[in-house]
Amino acid sequence: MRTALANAPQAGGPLEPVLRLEGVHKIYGTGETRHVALDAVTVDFHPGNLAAVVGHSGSGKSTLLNIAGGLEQATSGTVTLAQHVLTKMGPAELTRTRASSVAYIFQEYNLIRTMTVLENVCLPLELSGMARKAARRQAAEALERTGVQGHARKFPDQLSGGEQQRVAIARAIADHRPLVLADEPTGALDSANGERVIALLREVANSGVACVIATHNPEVTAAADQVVRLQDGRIVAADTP
Ligand SMILES: Nc1ncnc2c1ncn2[C@@H]1O[C@H](COP(=O)(O)OP(=O)(O)OP(=O)(O)O)[C@@H](O)[C@H]1O
Repeated sequence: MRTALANAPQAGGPLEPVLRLEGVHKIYGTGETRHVALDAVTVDFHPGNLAAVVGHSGSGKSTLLNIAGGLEQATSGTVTLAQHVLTKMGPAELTRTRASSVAYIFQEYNLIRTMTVLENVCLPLELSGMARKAARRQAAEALERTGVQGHARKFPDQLSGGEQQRVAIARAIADHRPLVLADEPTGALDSANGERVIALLREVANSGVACVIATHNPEVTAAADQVVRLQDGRIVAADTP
C-alpha cells in the first residue's frame, strides 16, 4: 500500500509533474555524422510514480535521462524540473537546481572507493551545506531504509554488487530530492538482487518521489506505473499514469 505522498495534491486536484519534457530534440554531430537521438519527445513524470523508459539499445533512453537531469543540453525543446525551466538556465543556476532536485543511480553504482559507505552517503548532504552531524544522522537513516546500515563503516569494495547498489540508492534518497533518475540500476545484478533493488525503488516512489528508470529489465517494467517506449529517439508508446 502507498505511503503518504510528499507532494500530495490539493483536495483531489491534479499532481504537478516533477519533470516535463516538451518537444525535446537532441541531435549529435553534423553533416554525415548527424544523429537524431531524441525526436520531439514530450512526456511528464509525476511524484509518487515509478516510470520505466524502455526500448532497444541506442533508442535514446540514456540521452533522455541525461537531458532530464541537466547532465546534457537539449538541442531544442523545453525541460522543466520541479517548476524550474532547465533549458533557460545558465550553468550556475543549473548546478544549483540539479543539486536540490535530482539524484542519480547508475548501473555501476559510482561509489567513491576510498570513502566508507557512510561517508559516501554523507557526501552530497555535506556538499549541499548540511552540518556534518546532521548529515551523518540523515545518511544513517537512508542506509537503514535500504537495509545496509550494518555496512556503514566498510568500504564499497568490501560489499557485494547488490549491497553497493543499495548504498547508491541510500545516497540518492538521503536528502529527499523530488526526482530520482536511474540508468539500468539492475543491469549488473543477478535476479535476486535485481528484485530487491526494484522493490526499493518502488518504495522510494511510494514515498512521493518521481522515479524514472531506463531499463532493459522486464521486471522493472512490470513494477512500473508508467512505461515510456522509445524507438529511434521517438516515443512510440506511453502508458501514462
Ligand atoms: N555523445 C554522443 N555523441 C554522438 N552520438 C551519441 C552520443 N551519445 C549517444 N549517442 C547516440 O545516440 C543514440 C542514443 O543513445 P543512448 O545512449 O541514449 O541509447 P540507449 O537507449 O540508452 O542505449 P543502451 O540501451 O545501449 O544504453 C545512439 O545511437 C548513440 O550512439
